[in-house]
Amino acid sequence: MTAVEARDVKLSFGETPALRGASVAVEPGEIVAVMGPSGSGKSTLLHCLAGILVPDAGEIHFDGHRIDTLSEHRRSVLRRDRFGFVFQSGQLVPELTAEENVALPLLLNGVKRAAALKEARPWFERLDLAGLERRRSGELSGGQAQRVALARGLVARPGALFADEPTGALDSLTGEQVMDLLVSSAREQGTTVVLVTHDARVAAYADRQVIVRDGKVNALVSA
Ligand SMILES: Nc1ncnc2c1ncn2[C@@H]1O[C@H](COP(=O)(O)OP(=O)(O)OP(=O)(O)O)[C@@H](O)[C@H]1O
Repeated sequence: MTAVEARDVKLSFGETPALRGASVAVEPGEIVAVMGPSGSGKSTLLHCLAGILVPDAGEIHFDGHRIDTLSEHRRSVLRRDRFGFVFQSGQLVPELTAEENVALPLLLNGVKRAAALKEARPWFERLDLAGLERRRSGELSGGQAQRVALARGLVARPGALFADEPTGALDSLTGEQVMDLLVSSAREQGTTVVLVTHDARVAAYADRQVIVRDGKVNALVSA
């Protein structure tokens, strides 16, 4: 059984076709990089796989279940309970401390504050962020903030982590450090990862790369 799968997915924004029959199947625990030119449909595919967008045609499956036919409410519960997300930058809640940001998915899942913070704390050691627990996002470097976002994406041990250009705002060395930590943490807990990037060095961290062109996944390259 695949962990995350799109079958012949089509989606248009008004007159603009973003996906024209995109199919991709990701195995449990696999790390797949989605590459391709600007505007080819990478983010749209990621949003469909993550149950954020609903395709006009085709199917999305997670863990053996079709998810594109679920109600908006059930998809949002699925996203909250089973998925983690990391975006390009600026996605931390600025009013919260770093440790509160990491704990957020647990708090949203109903874990009590003290227990959630206790689970959040080991991530600071693991991601080389020790000592920064009480800082707010404005007091973190780009690389630190992105590692906090990564911890937040993984803290609830999601079945799948969806990352859209997670290193896009970082210099290449910092980006590689974030990727190193993303890959090792995801492997440690067996999280399936779908990662959109246009950077070949970032994609090289994945087990497999797929290329989106003109709204189709039309090339497979072994990493
Ligand atoms: N919310 C939207 N409304 C209208 N058109 C959209 C929207 N989102 C994406 N599109 C269009 O759909 C197509 C695919 O966009 P998408 O963002 O998926 O591409 P991408 O490969 O992720 O691009 P990039 O690498 O530049 O981020 C593009 O033509 C884009 O302009």
